[in-house]
Amino acid sequence: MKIAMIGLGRMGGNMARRLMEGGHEIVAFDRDADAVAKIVADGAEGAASLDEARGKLGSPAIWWVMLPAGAITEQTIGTIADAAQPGDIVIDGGNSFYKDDIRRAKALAEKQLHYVDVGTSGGVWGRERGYCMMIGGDNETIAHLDPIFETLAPGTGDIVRTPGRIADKVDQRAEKGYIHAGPAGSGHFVKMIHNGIEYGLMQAYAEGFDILKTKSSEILPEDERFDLNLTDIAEVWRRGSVISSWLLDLTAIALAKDEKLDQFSGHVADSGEGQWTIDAAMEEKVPANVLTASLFARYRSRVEHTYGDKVLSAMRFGFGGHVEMPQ
Ligand SMILES: O=C(CO)[C@H](O)[C@H](O)COP(=O)(O)O
Repeated sequence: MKIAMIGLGRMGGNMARRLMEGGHEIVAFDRDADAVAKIVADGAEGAASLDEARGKLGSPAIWWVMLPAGAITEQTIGTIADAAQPGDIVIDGGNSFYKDDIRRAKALAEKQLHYVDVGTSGGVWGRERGYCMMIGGDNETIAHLDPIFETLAPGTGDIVRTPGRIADKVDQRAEKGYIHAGPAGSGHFVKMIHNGIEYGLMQAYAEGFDILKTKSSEILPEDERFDLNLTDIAEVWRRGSVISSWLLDLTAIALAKDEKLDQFSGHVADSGEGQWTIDAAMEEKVPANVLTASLFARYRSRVEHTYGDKVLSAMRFGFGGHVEMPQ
């Protein structure tokens, strides 16, 4: 299929390249002309404007917007809506707030445009490993886009079928790494909760490693102090333990490089999903003790830094290439 990739940053650039490797054609647009030139060298067609991009696409055109959530995404989708033709499909693959999707889907439907929201997980590793996708939109449009999702997704790989799932009775797409969650907004809603959980898991590892590290502290009686090797502890937990996970793998990588994590200030940023998850919990009156505490721990990290904050930053750098603001 032919797809316009709008936004060629850490996510969009890699996704476009994975799509090309999977046999799709890419029309690439970014405000950064160098980013466009680089992907053109890799086989994409470049476009200097969204109007020019439309001229290089078939019908219906497929527009995949891969930009930071907020004003830039909003403005770009508005410009695409002006350049698009009836029947075109606009996909927001970033981390947008799901209520914005619901609003945009209605506004675009008035122009006979289809809107699809794709919560995309996989970070900077996705080009190689594939992207887990949580998709919202109408059935017909999602079915039309299936070859794109199939190429971006990790595929079944060597993960064995979950006991209890019966092959011909379940939606096979989930086992390939993508789901059609429901109508517009539902994809980003599921991704938002994924990120809320991510905060909680990360905080649990961060606090655990901080307690391990501080076991050598002089505030403890001398015969109760242990000088523990955190790098080896992370490593051993990766192998057969109950708490093995990709976030632990990323922690182990960071510790193996520098156990002191001097690269990180301990200031931990957030992109909004954690807060939105708590907002949803409040609206639904669902207790979310751990997720709330982990969000507040990030806020606290901006006024005083612990070693645990550095562990969080190390994981964010590992999965998303996020570089923290220096203090
Ligand atoms: O979606 C992601 C990972 O799943 C992104 O890397 C996101 O930026 C992580 O959230 P935050 O920036 O708030 O830590």
